[in-house]
Amino acid sequence: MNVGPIDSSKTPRYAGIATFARLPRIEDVERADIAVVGVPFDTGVSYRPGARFGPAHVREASRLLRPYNPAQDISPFEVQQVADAGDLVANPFNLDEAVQQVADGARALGEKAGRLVVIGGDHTIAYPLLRTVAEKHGPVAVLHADAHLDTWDTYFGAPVTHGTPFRRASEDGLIDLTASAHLGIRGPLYGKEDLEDDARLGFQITTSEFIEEHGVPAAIERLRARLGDRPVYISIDIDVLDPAHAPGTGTPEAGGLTSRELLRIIRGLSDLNLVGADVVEVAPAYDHAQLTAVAASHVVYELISAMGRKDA
Ligand SMILES: N=C(N)NCCCC(=O)O
Ligand SMILES: [Zn+2]
Ligand SMILES: [Zn+2]
Repeated sequence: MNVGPIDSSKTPRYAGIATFARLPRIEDVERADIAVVGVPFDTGVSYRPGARFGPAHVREASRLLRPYNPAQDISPFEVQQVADAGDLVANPFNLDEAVQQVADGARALGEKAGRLVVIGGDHTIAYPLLRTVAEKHGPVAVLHADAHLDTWDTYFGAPVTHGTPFRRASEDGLIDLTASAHLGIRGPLYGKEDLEDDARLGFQITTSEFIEEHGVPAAIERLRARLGDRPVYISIDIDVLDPAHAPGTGTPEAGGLTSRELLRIIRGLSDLNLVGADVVEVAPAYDHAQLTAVAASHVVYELISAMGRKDA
């Protein structure tokens, strides 16, 4: 029998220390199929700081989640053991060391839990996370939901930043160049060559405008055709959502997805082989009324539900 969340009809959901969705801590269960883990780190940002406070903010907003997900007809915490593994330590004063710590921490946690769902933190952390995923599965198909390409080369000469994780991952052979995709891309770039570089680095783009033009089912179909039956890693930058849905983030861009669209797209991929995921770039200082954190907590819940469905 899997240990589920604290029953909110017996203990008020606003009581007690916040774990994700009021789930048990990993220390309190014998084994875990999925570990939810935070990476409070934002040394890689190019604009507004504060995503280091993302994990705590998302956990706090996740108190309202309930155990049955009707949209996927699943009780995600019943069919699999999900536990909160707390936060990985990442040195805020040394980016290279932080990247190493995230890789080491994720690798060690991966021995205890089959799959990780990581709450960021800025998008830099996707790079070490992909490293550990590729060690296990080989080059993975990456579904990257974001307003931004994050395949840029350097900022101020620095190669490891939140605008560059997927370029580094591609160069290191961590991703399947024939099966990776961006979702929700929009907004100004530095130049047209950004798109040429991006294609060379292995990504197909489904823009935010594509969804407006052709609808969610067409977007799901396009993504499924690209990702195929390979191991899929999903990296979701919360700024893929329109700032109206997710104001609490570091580099907001107008014209984004609604939370409804993003949740539906995740549901449409639930039978794929999802090997891990992250939800990053929640910066609470710019949030209002937990809007961004509620959206992020539902995205995490939908990802965990999708992972449970494949197993079920
Ligand atoms: N990964 C995020 N959220 N943003 C990247 C933006 C990089 C830039 O300032 O051009
Ligand atoms: Zn972004
Ligand atoms: Zn990003």
